[in-house]
Amino acid sequence: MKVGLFFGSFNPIHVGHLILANVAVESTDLNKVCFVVSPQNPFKKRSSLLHEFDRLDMVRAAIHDNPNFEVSDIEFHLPQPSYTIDTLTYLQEKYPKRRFALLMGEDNLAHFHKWKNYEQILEYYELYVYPRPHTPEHGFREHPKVHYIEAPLLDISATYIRQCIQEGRSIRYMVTEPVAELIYSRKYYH
Ligand SMILES: Nc1ncnc2c1ncn2[C@@H]1O[C@H](COP(=O)(O)OP(=O)(O)OP(=O)(O)O)[C@@H](O)[C@H]1O
Ligand SMILES: O=C(O)c1ccc[n+]([C@@H]2O[C@H](COP(=O)([O-])O)[C@@H](O)[C@H]2O)c1
Repeated sequence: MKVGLFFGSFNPIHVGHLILANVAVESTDLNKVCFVVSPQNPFKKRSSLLHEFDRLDMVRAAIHDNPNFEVSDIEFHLPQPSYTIDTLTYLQEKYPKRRFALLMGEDNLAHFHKWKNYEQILEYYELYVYPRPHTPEHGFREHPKVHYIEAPLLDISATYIRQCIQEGRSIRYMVTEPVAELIYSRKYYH
């Protein structure tokens, strides 16, 4: 069993995340994708993030009907901000027989050299990377541990969705219906 760990803020989870995870399961040797909700990305301002419990609820709602997807709140119980190497180390010690890999959009790869102990991540884990529009140049494209997923570019982001909500524009089809229901009933991002 090889599990793709898909770390993210998911503020909110959108169809870009879901398509990426689905293509990854269907076109690579990953058997499952685990969405790991990060309370606090070390590079993001806390004030722009919805509470992690609410982001977790939206991820649960988005993935409930896909048996290949699961969600983890493990980083809620680890020190913050959420450094990926620390979570990986914790998970590998807890599940020594499981094989883990990382799943990410290419924009994250462009800043990967600034992540805590990124060389150690590359030494022990493979990275499955989904191409993303507007990604700056970076030096990881040819790295032997980096595998590109061939799939259509999806020009959608959580930032854009939050903007639409604030401006009263529709987010239909950008998030799944259960996620939209949570956003409107709980007045997230309004
Ligand atoms: N449209 C997309 N194409 C490829 N990868 C994506 C896309 N949207 C998100 N990702 C990837 O999903 C992971 C989680 O991203 P994140 O939750 O920050 O979403 P985001 O849309 O980039 O959010 P924000 O706009 O708030 O920064 C990251 O690895 C990111 O690269
Ligand atoms: O470990 C690090 O140094 C590090 C630096 C930047 C981002 N990350 C993680 O990368 C993930 C992607 O974040 P985001 O906000 O783009 O969804 C999230 O889980 C962050 O905690 C991790």
